[in-house]
Amino acid sequence: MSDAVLEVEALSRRFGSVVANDHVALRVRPGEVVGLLGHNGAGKTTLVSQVVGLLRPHGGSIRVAGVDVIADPATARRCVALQAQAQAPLDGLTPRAAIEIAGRLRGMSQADARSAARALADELDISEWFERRATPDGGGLSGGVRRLTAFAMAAVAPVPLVILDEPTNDVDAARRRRLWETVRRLGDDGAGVLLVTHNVVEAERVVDELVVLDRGKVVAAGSPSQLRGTSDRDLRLELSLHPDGDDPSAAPADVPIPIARRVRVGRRVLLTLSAADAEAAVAWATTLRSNERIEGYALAPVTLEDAYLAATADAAADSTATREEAAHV
Ligand SMILES: Nc1ncnc2c1ncn2[C@@H]1O[C@H](COP(=O)(O)OP(=O)(O)OP(=O)(O)O)[C@@H](O)[C@H]1O
Repeated sequence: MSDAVLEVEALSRRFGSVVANDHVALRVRPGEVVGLLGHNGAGKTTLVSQVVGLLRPHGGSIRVAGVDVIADPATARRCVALQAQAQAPLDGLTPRAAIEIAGRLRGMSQADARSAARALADELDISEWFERRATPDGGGLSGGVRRLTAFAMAAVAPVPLVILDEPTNDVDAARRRRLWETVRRLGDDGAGVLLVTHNVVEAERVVDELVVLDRGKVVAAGSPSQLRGTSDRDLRLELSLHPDGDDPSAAPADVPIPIARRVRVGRRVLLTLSAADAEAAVAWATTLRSNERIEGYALAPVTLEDAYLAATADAAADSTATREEAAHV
């Protein structure tokens, strides 16, 4: 029998003619942080809603800690802590009260809930607002502090599976870093974590595995290094185009170096090349800039973002034209 805390197989869900999840498979084991990445509308929240029993699948299966979610949603839900994408309703509560109540609802003693809430407030650096009440007009607590409080509510008690849907929305850079460290700690303490995010660059630091969704389908899955899929010696040349400017790399014959992968995202063009060609690449990009064909350029090691954008661009290309023309704008 599988030891996974979450096992999703062939999961399918439609909304009218929109196929929001199309035979999705993924697995989260204890101690593992799995990132679920995808553009807006890729089907991430639809998947989460089915895992927590808020939406009934049209096909496939979901098991949480071995329990069939479709047959027994109430039992399955007790094994999951969810931080939803929408802001948690905190009106009238202080962060302390909200986090303690979440712990008590999960069976913690008053004393344990209190000390766990205190420890999380310190860990996330929100102690300053710990005793401040959220007001119904959205006042009292900022959006970021509300988001961090909701995260602490999901993280306060040990559960087999923690699901975080865009936990860093509205959170400042310093506290985002703290939040990611806490996500990693939850995994290291033994929980399985499913982390839904758009933030590929930050997620790369904490996830063990990644699943990329595009238009309801899994288009890539694996560890960050498997997904990067390029040699450590590969580099990324990023060209910043002028507004409405031509893309000088659009025709391969115009590019003086071999390009392993080319992805366009709006006014950014990401070219993957060998480190051996770095000098020639910089010379070419410098000329392009001098001739005002591009606004600027940067040369850096390949990151997971390149692989993510390539995977989603590939999926777009499959349904439109050739890969060379794939462009997310
Ligand atoms: N209740 C609904 N009724 C109709 N269509 C829906 C509903 N919920 C989701 N969809 C559609 O299903 C698709 C997947 O939406 P979903 O919210 O799961 O994407 P997402 O990856 O979570 O996006 P985001 O990153 O913007 O939150 C989209 O095309 C969306 O418009």
